[in-house]
Amino acid sequence: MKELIFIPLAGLGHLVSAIEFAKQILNRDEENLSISVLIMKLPLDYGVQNFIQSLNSQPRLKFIDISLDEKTSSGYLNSHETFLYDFIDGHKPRVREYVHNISKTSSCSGFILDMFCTSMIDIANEFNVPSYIYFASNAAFLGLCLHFETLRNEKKLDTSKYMNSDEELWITSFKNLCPTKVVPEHLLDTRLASTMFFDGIRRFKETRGIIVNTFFELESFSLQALSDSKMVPKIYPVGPVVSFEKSGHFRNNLLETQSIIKWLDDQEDSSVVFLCFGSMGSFEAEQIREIATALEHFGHRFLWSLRKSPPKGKIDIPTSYNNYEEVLPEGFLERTKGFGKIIGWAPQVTILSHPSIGGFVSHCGWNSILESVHFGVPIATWPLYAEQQMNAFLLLKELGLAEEIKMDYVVDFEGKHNQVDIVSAQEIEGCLLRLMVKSEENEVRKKVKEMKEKSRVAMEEGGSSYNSLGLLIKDVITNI
Ligand SMILES: O=c1ccn([C@@H]2O[C@H](COP(=O)(O)OP(=O)(O)O[C@H]3O[C@H](CO)[C@@H](O)[C@H](O)[C@H]3O)[C@@H](O)[C@H]2O)c(=O)[nH]1
Repeated sequence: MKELIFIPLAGLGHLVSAIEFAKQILNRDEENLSISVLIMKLPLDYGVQNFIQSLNSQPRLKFIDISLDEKTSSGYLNSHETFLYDFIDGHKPRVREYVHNISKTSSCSGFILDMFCTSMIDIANEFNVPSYIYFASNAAFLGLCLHFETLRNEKKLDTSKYMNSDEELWITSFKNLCPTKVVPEHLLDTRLASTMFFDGIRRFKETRGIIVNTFFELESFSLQALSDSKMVPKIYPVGPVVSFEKSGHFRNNLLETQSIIKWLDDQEDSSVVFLCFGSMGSFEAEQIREIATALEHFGHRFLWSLRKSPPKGKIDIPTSYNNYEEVLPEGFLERTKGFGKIIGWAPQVTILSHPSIGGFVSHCGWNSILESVHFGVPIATWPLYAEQQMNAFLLLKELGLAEEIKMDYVVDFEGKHNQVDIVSAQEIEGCLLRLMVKSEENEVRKKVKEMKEKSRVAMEEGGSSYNSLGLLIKDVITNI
């Protein structure tokens, strides 16, 4: 038995998906491989500490905590803008030590690295084992990263000229021209963190393969463009890799979850709109009031995961409200109690899989999108940070799988902008009306249903992602 080493980033959207993928490999290969997942706990909670604590090693799937002590980790966070890369690099001695130790009894068959962890390729090289990237986002975004890597590193273009511009770019992983407005800011600015990000992307080309959490039927255009480009190693679309083991339970206590399910059980099929903005999403009071006004006026059933923003300018995770009334319009809870429910952290997969859910207002994190498509729930886009604006563009303009609340909304984590967009109650309600139309005339709903079926077929024996995973395992094994 050979050991495959996973090095994920311990942010929720990355870690849960990587671990699920590790399980999928082991389900398919019962003879040759075991997996060790090396965990580097981030100093911020990011909603994952409970999840990490709930992980139990099994004979073929081990979780190895290689975290630095809290003081050292927090030191990285407080230091400067490149903290993430320094933090990851700071774990290199521990990875080296681990691989060295296992080499005494077994051998290592390769590294599967998060997109941010490419500096670990150095360690893989020291032990003469191959590296693969596990890309937790989509193929279109992969294409965008590679495009900008070429612009910046080869063509020496100053991409900061695209910041706040109305230009549209031709990028091969998109059918339409891509507005620079949906390109994440950290891909455009020329700060050190951005340079380091692209140094990491450049190293993708040194790997044996890039595993992408998508499926051919969803992103055939982008996947085809990537494989035509010959710029990258082999691409393995293996998705949707999503934990369907009701992943939300790790943050919710059972009673809360039961009460949510009970409430959903009492609603009609496809009648509830669910609002949830990922592990880091939250809004300021003014925006919350607009959402509340829209929901009240809309008058349909809603389930809203509402969490409190960290203090302005501070990068931290949203927390729970002790009392929702401190932020909602006066009397809102009373007036909407017959048709609405407000919760904190949501058991999202449980909720999306419930037949009463008819629409999902989402921040467009890629896992949320895959979960929603998998359960056939149409999305209303409200991207906040990371690559979510681009994901919204992909859903709205490239795939026709969503309705638009916003596409290029920018959240201001660092307090840099003087003014942050406020989306009005009218705009929100207008989109909800389109989203919740149930009839067959709703093109988006129809398309999402079709994609739901394709997403299932892709993972079944003989399906596109099933086959792709088979090829990957063969590559890993034959390379041993
Ligand atoms: O109240 C909540 C909020 C989130 N989740 C789960 O947490 C995960 C969130 O993942 P995702 O939707 O991808 O959002 P982020 O946590 O924001 O993910 C980060 O990682 C993703 C994958 O790279 C990117 O697409 C995102 O932009 C980036 O922010 C999903 O599985 C959700 O089901 C819950 O269960 N309950």
